[in-house]
Amino acid sequence: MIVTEQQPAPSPARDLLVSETFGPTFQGEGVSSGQQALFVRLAACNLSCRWCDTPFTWDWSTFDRSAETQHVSIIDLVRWAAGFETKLVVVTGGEPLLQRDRLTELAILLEIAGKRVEIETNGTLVPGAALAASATRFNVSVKLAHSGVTQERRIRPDAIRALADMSACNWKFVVQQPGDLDEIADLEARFGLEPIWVMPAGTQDASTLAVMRALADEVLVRGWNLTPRLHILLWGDIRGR
Ligand SMILES: Nc1nc2[nH]cc(C(=O)O)c2c(=O)[nH]1
Ligand code: SF4
Ligand SMILES: [Mg+2]
Repeated sequence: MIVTEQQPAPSPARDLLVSETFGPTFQGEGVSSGQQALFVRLAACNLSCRWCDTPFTWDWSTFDRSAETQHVSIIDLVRWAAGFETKLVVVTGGEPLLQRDRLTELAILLEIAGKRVEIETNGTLVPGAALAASATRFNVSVKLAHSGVTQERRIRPDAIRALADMSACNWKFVVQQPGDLDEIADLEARFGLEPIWVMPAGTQDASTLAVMRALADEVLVRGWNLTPRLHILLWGDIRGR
């Protein structure tokens, strides 16, 4: 573990603002899909995608913040994960990097406890040196125009470049229709993104399968990868899977 002056030593008593913890389940998306995983879903997000499937992590006009969130100490999260044989811990949100320093402490302590850590992020925030130096993998889901979020908010060149510099980083785009793929190609050319995963939008098994079928051939031609949302195919749009 590298502890720099900018990054204080882990203080496990400190809290993260958590939406939910669940698992073991399967990582449903991207490069590790199908692998057994535990999930820590952190609260709060800096975007507001119109099709967000986890608005209970951030949309306090619809959801009750005090009922939907809890402060959980880093050590309690590590103890919870250590209680399972499952090796992979996925930290998602919301946007986990809004709690960057404490997230860094959590990731480092989970790795010391023998876990592998993946962070699902929207690619708008820079991870920081200590997190970049850890073994954590970043599944970065930069949002496209159909999210309804302005380009200024969803495309942050400084954050994308910082993430693209890291080897343990992959790019996972939520796609609604084949016409969205050109937008990904533009980002690929501009920032040198690699590897790219295309994932269907949707929270129903039939609709995600239909989108994947419509995308598959063009994703192959472009040299990218395709991922289902395995948990949606298995269990539908329920929380905690
Ligand atoms: N099984 C399962 N896999 C997932 N991969 C990413 C998820 C997310 O909500 O970010 C997720 C999720 O919510 N469930
Ligand atoms: S970035 Fe993710 S959590 Fe945030 S609003 Fe968009 S889909 Fe929801
Ligand atoms: Mg989800």
